[in-house]
Amino acid sequence: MSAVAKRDLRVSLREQRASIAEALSLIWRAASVDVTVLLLLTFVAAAAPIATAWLTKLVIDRLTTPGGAVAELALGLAVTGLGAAVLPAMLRHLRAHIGRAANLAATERLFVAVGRQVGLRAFEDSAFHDRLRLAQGATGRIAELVDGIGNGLGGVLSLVGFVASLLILSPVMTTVVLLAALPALVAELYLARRRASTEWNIEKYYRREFFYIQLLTGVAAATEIRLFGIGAFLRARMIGERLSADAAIRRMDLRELRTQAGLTVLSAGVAGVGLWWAIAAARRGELSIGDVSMFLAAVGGVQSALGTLRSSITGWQARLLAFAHYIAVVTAEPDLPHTEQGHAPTLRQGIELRDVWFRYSDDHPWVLRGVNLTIPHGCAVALVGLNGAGKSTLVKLLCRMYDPTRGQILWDETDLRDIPPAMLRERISAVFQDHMNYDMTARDNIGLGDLSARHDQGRMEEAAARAGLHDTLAALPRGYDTPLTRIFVIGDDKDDPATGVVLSGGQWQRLALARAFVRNDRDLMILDEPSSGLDPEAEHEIHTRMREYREDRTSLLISHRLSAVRDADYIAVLDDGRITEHGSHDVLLAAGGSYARLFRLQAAGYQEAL
Ligand SMILES: Nc1ncnc2c1ncn2[C@@H]1O[C@H](COP(=O)(O)OP(=O)(O)OP(=O)(O)O)[C@@H](O)[C@H]1O
Repeated sequence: MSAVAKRDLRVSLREQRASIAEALSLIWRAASVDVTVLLLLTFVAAAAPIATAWLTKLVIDRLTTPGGAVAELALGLAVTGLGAAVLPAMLRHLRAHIGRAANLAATERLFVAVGRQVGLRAFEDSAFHDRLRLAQGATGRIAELVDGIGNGLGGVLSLVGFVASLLILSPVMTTVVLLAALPALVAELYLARRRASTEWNIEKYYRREFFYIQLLTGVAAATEIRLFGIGAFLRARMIGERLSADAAIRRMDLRELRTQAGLTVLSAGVAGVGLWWAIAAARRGELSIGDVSMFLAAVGGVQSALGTLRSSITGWQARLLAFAHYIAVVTAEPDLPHTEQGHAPTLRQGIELRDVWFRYSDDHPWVLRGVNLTIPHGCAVALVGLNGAGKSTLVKLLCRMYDPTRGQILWDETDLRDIPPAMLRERISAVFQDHMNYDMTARDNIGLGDLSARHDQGRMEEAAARAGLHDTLAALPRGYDTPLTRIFVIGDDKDDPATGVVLSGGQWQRLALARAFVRNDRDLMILDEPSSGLDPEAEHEIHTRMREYREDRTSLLISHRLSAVRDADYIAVLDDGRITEHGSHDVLLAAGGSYARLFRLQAAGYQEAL
């Protein structure tokens, strides 16, 4: 199992240290100048209250001494007061800015890492999705990490200043105040871990809630939800997921509330004892009134600095535990071992599946069981078989979305595993059974097949014409630049949302074909049910065009319409993961096997209708 799929929340000390180092270096790389300014201002901001406390003590002492001059002290107080008033806002602004810069850098890195998962396995793994959402959450909360650093540093500086001041007045009280903070620190660290663990455990509820939200708000399921009247049912499930998450959070909040209430009582007790001691000492003449004021300011300052420090450390710990998910994603091994060296040679002989066995995981049944199949260079091979026979799975293996569990696939003489996946895919064009309909312009929908063609109107039109869609696209309000969506408007059309149009199912299918055709110089064309949504006339027209297109090219065609595959050079029948029949259409018909039976069944259906 890849590191990214690890379901274990335990984060070792080493991982925590790695989290800290990674977070700090990320923040530094994103905004080094701002971080330097932030550190300087934090130092000044932390010194301001200590200076205020000392200046106040001196003012009081001089006021109680006949003839004491206080003018310059008052000026000093005005300056520190001004600093204390202005600096927090400046610090907030700087931290927010640094947080945004670091967030952007982290988000980019995260998505680069997601792209490094070259196959599909990670995307079918629920632990990967949980971790990914937590990682996204962690990048969104980098600003809080920056806040934590700023606050924590400020806390340390004012703690040092106030502890030094308090030590001058009473070493015993200093020890008591510091010791009283210890249980609070331990308790909060424990709570931070519990919170991180709760967040991990409830992630599954949020992910399911998000799924129901998308169902309830998206256009894809809207028709069925209304017709079947299942809106309330799905809504109840969505609310159920949220309630489960809320219940876990509430238990956590209550635990924190109890602990924090106890800690507040402890702090108040220590402050009360300190006050009692200071007043008694002043009565005995051991402390001046200025000393008492300084003492009170120092006790308050130490407690508040410790509180800030505690919450910064625990906040940091919680954020770092979440950040560990980010690190797990960005450092995860790719789901398929692969090389970045080498290239995919131009196909000369063909592609051969040699005793290929495949199952989606050890817990799943075998989908392919010893498949031997050759797609010779320049030939059109068709693959047919019943639902669930394994045809689309075989296509995914050819594109190296997965590796065979056993056996090998050879591109000429080279094992697919020895070819960099991106280079292999550069040589393939495909229409997938579950092709995408992108909520973008028509130009984008075709151009995503080959980005270099996006601004080459000639290539766009040629691909669309081959898919029988050029006239439709040319007649759209903005031609090829018309957004094929009414969900949102892309590009410059923000003020003119009326230009978005919605295509029909068959038109989308033609668009997917055009996207495949625009990659016209590839070595292998895969067509997995490319015409299932087309009307009979369109299907006939498209198949004629595809036949022309396939001429002398290497192609693999999958279709349940056997009339569409009859003139392939070679037809293979896949049944329960095995090739059970193969040969030309005439050979297979003459053999009288399952291909012949299915072909005659389909033909009879049409005959009966006549
Ligand atoms: N991602 C997956 N994880 C687990 N099992 C899968 C996955 N995709 C497909 N399967 C299973 O693999 C088997 C073959 O599916 P596949 O989609 O390859 O069949 P097919 O021949 O293309 O079927 P159809 O004609 O219905 O498109 C099915 O039993 C299916 O449930």
